[in-house]
Amino acid sequence: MLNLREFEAAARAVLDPAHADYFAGGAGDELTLRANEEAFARLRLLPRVLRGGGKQDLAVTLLGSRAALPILISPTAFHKLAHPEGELATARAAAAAGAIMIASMAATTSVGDIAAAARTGAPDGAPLWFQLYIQPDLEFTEILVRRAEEAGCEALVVTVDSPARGAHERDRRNGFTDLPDGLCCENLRDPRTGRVLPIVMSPEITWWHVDWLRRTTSLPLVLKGVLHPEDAGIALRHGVDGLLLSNHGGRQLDGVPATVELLPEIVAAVEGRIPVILDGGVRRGTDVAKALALGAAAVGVGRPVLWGLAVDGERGVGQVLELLREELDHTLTLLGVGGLPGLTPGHVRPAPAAGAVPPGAER
Ligand SMILES: Cc1cc2nc3c(=O)[nH]c(=O)nc-3n(C[C@H](O)[C@H](O)[C@H](O)COP(=O)(O)O)c2cc1C
Ligand SMILES: CCCCCCC(=O)C(=O)O
Repeated sequence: MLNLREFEAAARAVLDPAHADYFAGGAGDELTLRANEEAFARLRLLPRVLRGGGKQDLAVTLLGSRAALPILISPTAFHKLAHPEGELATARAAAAAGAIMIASMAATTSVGDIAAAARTGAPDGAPLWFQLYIQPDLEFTEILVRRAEEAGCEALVVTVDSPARGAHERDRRNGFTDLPDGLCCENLRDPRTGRVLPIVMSPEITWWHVDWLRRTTSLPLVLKGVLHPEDAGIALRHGVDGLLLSNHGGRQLDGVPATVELLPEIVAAVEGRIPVILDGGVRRGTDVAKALALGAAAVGVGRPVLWGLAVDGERGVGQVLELLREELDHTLTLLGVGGLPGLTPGHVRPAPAAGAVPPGAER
């Protein structure tokens, strides 16, 4: 495979069509889903020349977690729909690549088992973060937090864009409402009863719950799904340690802007006090470079990891990460940048609007 697009096509060819649609789909008319990729395509890169440089160091430290590359695995549900080894294969590949994996609360493998697999991928330890939907049952939410802590997760990623589930018409059309027999969200097993609970996406969750979580754990808290710059400011006042700027890959409110369009405003709102990670539509090393140039500390990828997993399990995920790493390295060299800190907003320009005539070329 030469690029992530080829993985996307190959994944669709091997997946059950309803599962391929679950992975691919967005909410409503999928405007935001498409916008994420289109917005990257509308940005141009502007290289500098004759700057020297050498081998690129792509390592980053995010909230104390050391990673070999500024590309995280964003949390996605149900990896066992893509491959029988599911999240275990993803975790081994992430660890081998030195990438931070954010395990989904809706994983088909428990966070403890995912952490153990990550250790086999990198015996010195591989950074694992845990994604959480705050449940109205706070006692159960605390059980989830303790499980993540005991597994050795180094940060909690709290998804706040889901006061209700997005409307996924592809799933309704396909009648995809439940996991196949034998699969479940292992993290949702309730030790009080032994039952697996459903995930509740509740409109009653507020900033009070973020404060409660802040008091409940000493792990760094990253809010995922803040889109409004004023909410970024509020997050700072509530002691949040980082933001994952995300529109859930276009799967929640359709019609919201592409994440890379919002990035400059969100970066300005946090004034360098906390890192901003971006996900949504990252498909090329050039996309990673654009986001980093505009102030992101790192990016996340969701669907591409599922494509790699579907195509070839652990090896496929490893290849997806390696393609992005190689492309980013090559992009930095061609940009005349000697390392990640050398990327600046000056390396990015908006593409001219369709049909626009360059200044001075009017007749
Ligand atoms: C199939 C699928 C499942 C997802 N599951 C979760 C989840 O469990 N929790 C969460 O916070 N985000 C979830 N997301 C959103 C991703 O974390 C991420 O924001 C999005 O996929 C990024 O866009 P990309 O797929 O274009 O890279 C999911 C996305 C997809 C495609
Ligand atoms: C009822 C289970 C919901 C899992 C959430 C997965 C998710 O966020 C997605 O976008 O799909």
